[in-house]
Amino acid sequence: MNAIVTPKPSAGLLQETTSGDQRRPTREEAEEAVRVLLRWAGDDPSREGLIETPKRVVRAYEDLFAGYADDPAVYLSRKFEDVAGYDEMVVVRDIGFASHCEHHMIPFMGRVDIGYYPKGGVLGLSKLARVVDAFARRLQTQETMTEQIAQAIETHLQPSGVAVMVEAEHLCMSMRGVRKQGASTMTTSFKGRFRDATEQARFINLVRTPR
Ligand SMILES: Nc1nc2c(ncn2[C@@H]2O[C@H](COP(=O)(O)OP(=O)(O)OP(=O)(O)O)[C@@H](O)[C@H]2O)c(=O)[nH]1
Ligand SMILES: [Zn+2]
Repeated sequence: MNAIVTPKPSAGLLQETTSGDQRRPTREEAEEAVRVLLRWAGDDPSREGLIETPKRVVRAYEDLFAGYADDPAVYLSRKFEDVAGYDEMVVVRDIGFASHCEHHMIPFMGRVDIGYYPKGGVLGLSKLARVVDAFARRLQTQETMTEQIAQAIETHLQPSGVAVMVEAEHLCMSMRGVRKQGASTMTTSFKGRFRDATEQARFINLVRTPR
């Protein structure tokens, strides 16, 4: 039976591997695959409007799936310790993201709220958003992405607690299939101090506070 191997964040699916089947395709092969899909969709890849499309799609994939080559540990490795001993909850909310569901390769997008209790220093605020992007720019399920963000922060920053809440709309549910527009999916991951229900309530209260 074939094992399903989930790549480590730092490993990067895009590196060449020793297995012939898993070698990274060339750019030309990737462009040819797009031409096949264009024909599958019922169009003619040689018509003027589509002639450059395979090149554009392949370039777009380099951008949309850049997360495979991104290592979240890098963003979480630097703490600022000169913060007068601040060890209360830090929350960054409404971090916008766009990802692609691994089932249909169709976008899902929404917002991530992250809270953590610092221990021995705080993180540069932008780094939380960079961690979100590193995981979002891969093929994902919302549950996996939520858990990966929380685990990366827990492992590399080692705070006393971390909370991650994701709310997203999946276009594979609204544009096709069951076609339910506006349905949103919520997922959460609570670690350390946030396993406590009172702490979860404090986090959710802060996240929900009107601006
Ligand atoms: N749990 C989870 N499911 C997801 C996510 N993104 C898409 N899905 C679901 O993945 C499922 C795939 O189901 P399948 O029955 O294998 O595929 P399908 O026939 O295309 O399913 P439909 O979408 O119902 O038409 C669907 O129910 C999707 O809604 C996600 O992030 N998390
Ligand atoms: Zn999907």
